[in-house]
Amino acid sequence: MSFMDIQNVVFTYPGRPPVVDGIDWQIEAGEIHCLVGRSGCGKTTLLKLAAGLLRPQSGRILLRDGELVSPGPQIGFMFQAPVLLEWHRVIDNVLLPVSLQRRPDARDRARALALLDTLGLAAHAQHHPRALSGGQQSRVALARALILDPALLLLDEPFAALDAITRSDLQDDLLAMCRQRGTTVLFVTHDIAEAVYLGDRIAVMHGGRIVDALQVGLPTPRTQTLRHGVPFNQYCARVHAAMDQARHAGAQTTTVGAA
Ligand SMILES: Nc1ncnc2c1ncn2[C@@H]1O[C@H](COP(=O)(O)OP(=O)(O)OP(=O)(O)O)[C@@H](O)[C@H]1O
Repeated sequence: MSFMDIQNVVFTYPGRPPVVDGIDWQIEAGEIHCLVGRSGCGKTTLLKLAAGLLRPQSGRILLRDGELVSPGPQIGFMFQAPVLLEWHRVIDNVLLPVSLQRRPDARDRARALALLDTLGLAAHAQHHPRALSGGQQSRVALARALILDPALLLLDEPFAALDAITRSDLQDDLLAMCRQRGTTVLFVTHDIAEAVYLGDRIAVMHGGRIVDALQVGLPTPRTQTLRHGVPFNQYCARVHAAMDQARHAGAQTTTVGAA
């Protein structure tokens, strides 16, 4: 059984046509899947469905135990803006998911510090978020998403607001931490190169449907030099072409093809 099994899911906001229009998708444990598509095609809505924050009108989303997905400590989130609590120190922001359940103890604090250390932020643990750069704040948000060691991490364009160099550093941090922990990831992005760099598999979404899918056969662990190679650019061109084709075809295709 797959880690996550999305079965023929349809979701409609009131008074609108379906925003997610019959999606089937499976994610195996420990894989990183990227969802790419133009603005408004339904990516965030699908991510919220995968988190159990929205319920589909039809179809269902199962986790590996066969249970319907629901929000809980097994799922971590990270959004486009880091959304840190300004009045809390960095370490307390990282510990927030623990604090929502119980009072953090010494082990929790040690864990939070270890995460901050891995992300190069140990020296900032006692600072407030306003003293940190945008990239550092995003790292705090990543540490917070990982503090409960979630089996599934859902990320909605978490690095979109960062400059290119900081973004590529954070992509490497994310890959290293998720590979080490075996975290399964669903990552939403507009950025095709980001999807190719991070993804084991990419789903191209258009008009509420998955119109193409490809397996990314680049070597792991990924290194930034891959970006200059021919295979990397071929994958990017393939995703570009799928997005263009969907736009021109008006998303008539519902078939999911594998590379
Ligand atoms: N709460 C809501 N109520 C009504 N319509 C909504 C709501 N949230 C999103 N929509 C609509 O659903 C469609 C898909 O939105 P969604 O946020 O899932 O797209 P997206 O692909 O993530 O877009 P972006 O890349 O711009 O974030 C859009 O047309 C949007 O206007």
